[in-house]
Amino acid sequence: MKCPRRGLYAITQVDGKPDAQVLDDVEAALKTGVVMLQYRDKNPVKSVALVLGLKRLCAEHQIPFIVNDDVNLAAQIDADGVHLGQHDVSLAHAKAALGDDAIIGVSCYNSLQYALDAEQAGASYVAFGRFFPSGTKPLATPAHIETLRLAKQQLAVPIVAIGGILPENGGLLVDAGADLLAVVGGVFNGEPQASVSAYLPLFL
Ligand SMILES: Cc1ncc(COP(=O)(O)OP(=O)(O)O)c(N)n1
Ligand SMILES: Cc1ncsc1CCOP(=O)(O)O
Ligand SMILES: [Mg+2]
Repeated sequence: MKCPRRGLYAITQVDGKPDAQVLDDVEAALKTGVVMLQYRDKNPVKSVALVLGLKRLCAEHQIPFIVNDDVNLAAQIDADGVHLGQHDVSLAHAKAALGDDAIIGVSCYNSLQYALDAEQAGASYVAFGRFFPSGTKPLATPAHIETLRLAKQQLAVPIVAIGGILPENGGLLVDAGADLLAVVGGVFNGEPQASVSAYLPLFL
């Protein structure tokens, strides 16, 4: 599956929630207009039933299903791709494990050079952020909107922005060059269907 060029990239909020609630919330988000989903779960013990349920929902909505951090899990369940951060395996390793068609996203924080290197190495998308304070990841590295502007001029791959993004502040990032907005709390802290609806005008 190809990486979408534009839209809302939802990331799961799993902590302490029953699998059924995560699945219901994700289903509500997907049917409203998410273009890609990432399974992000920092608990080392993963629910395979949940992961397979999320994969099935993505297949039903014909959107890519991306696994955060864990290339082995992504390979095991035949996910569409993986998202790699600074502390995860290399892009070359992920490509070898998942194949050339896999979507591989790379965190670049506030570094244009990371993004140029990742694109050169075959990344499917690059992600910058956090742009605004994030309750999900309070210690995330801050990034500047100017980095997005420079990235837009110098990169061909889709550019993702992440971190504290709400319908009210996301427009600034889209105007600066973000193609995809990656969101956890803004979608899943409240009622996902209404929340997703509020982001959609940013991509018109
Ligand atoms: C789309 C997207 N962008 C950035 C991140 C952050 O990845 P990373 O820096 O590896 O941090 P963790 O998410 O693993 O805590 C992401 N997951 N997705
Ligand atoms: C994983 C991650 N990396 C930088 S900020 C962040 C969390 C994004 O979540 P939220 O949309 O709730 O700020
Ligand atoms: Mg990571």
